[in-house]
Amino acid sequence: MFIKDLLKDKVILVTGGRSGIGYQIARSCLLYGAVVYITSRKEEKLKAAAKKLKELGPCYAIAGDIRAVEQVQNVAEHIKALSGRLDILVNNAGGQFPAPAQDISPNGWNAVINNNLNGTWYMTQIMAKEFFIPQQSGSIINIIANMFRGFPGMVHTGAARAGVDNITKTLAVEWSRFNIRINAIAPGIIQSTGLEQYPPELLKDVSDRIPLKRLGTTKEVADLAVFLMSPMANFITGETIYIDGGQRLWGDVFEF
Ligand SMILES: CCCCCCCCC/C=C/C(=O)SCCNC(=O)CCNC(=O)[C@H](O)C(C)(C)COP(=O)(O)OP(=O)(O)OC[C@H]1O[C@@H](n2cnc3c(N)ncnc32)[C@H](O)[C@@H]1OP(=O)(O)O
Ligand SMILES: NC(=O)C1=CN([C@@H]2O[C@H](COP(=O)(O)OP(=O)(O)OC[C@H]3O[C@@H](n4cnc5c(N)ncnc54)[C@H](OP(=O)(O)O)[C@@H]3O)[C@@H](O)[C@H]2O)C=CC1
Repeated sequence: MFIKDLLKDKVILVTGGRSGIGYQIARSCLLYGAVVYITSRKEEKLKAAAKKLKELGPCYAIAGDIRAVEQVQNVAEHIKALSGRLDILVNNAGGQFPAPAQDISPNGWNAVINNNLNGTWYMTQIMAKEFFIPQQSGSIINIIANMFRGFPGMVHTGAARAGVDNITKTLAVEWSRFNIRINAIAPGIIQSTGLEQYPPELLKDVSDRIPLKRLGTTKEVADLAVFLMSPMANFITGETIYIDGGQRLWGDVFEF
């Protein structure tokens, strides 16, 4: 799709890189010549993913929970020791559960805000302080979600992702002085491992309610991520790109 050496020798960290969209982004980065680090909580599964990805190029697994500051710091230390630099951070780790707003417990709310807003923030600030600001260069891509018309059925993640959307705009301005670009990708419904978390009845006939009449693929999201991190997007910052087959604009997707 793109030229072979597009990301040659770039050092890239993909959070949640052991599965689904994150795995595909890691895979694409390797195919375009990058050195890739993946991180996630479940160490065995993470190591297994890295072993498979290593067939394509240099890939390292560092286990950690993005919600724990000291574990994020540990990821940074490992990258520093092994590569000495980081060029690109993909904040992909995240997730939530469907629930009517009135039923979400304080713990449930906090779990989702911690995962998607706080975890992304810790990762972003620590990697910027450890690498991007001293290097005076860096690129950050936040994978959020389609919350263009709110997120009925998942109010907690809608709020968290809107927070990350706003962080994206703010840092694009504040950190432009450090030559850091930051953008977000807002996927609609993507055929990936993440969908296994949802009861099939919630996803029944969902394609009919998307203008392009299908779900997206992890490859389509990865291609967009590669574009945004590449020099082709050097003048793009503070932007959120929706990749949703038009779902944000039309159709009642969620029963609630
Ligand atoms: C309508 C739209 C359709 C739409 C269908 C299509 C939508 C597609 C768009 C999006 C797709 C994706 O994002 S796909 C990606 C999906 N991937 C993931 O979600 C993986 C990561 N997710 C997670 O790790 C978890 O879901 C998450 C809750 C965030 C973090 O888990 P934790 O281990 O921290 O949480 P726990 O300690 O287990 O629980 C903390 C609290 O959360 C509550 N909790 C946890 N899971 C719960 C659940 N399934 N239902 C109720 N409550 C739950 C618990 O009861 C606890 O509250 P108390 O009981 O009060 O203590
Ligand atoms: N698939 C879809 O339709 C959509 C997905 N998204 C978002 O895209 C991203 C990827 O989703 P997808 O690949 O589908 O789902 P997956 O569930 O396959 O991926 C989520 C990944 O994030 C990791 N992760 C979750 N929480 C943490 C944490 N606290 N610390 C570190 N790693 C964590 C998981 O690994 P581990 O369990 O080992 O920690 C896993 O690898 C998520 O943020 C998701 O919410 C957004 C819109 C639509």
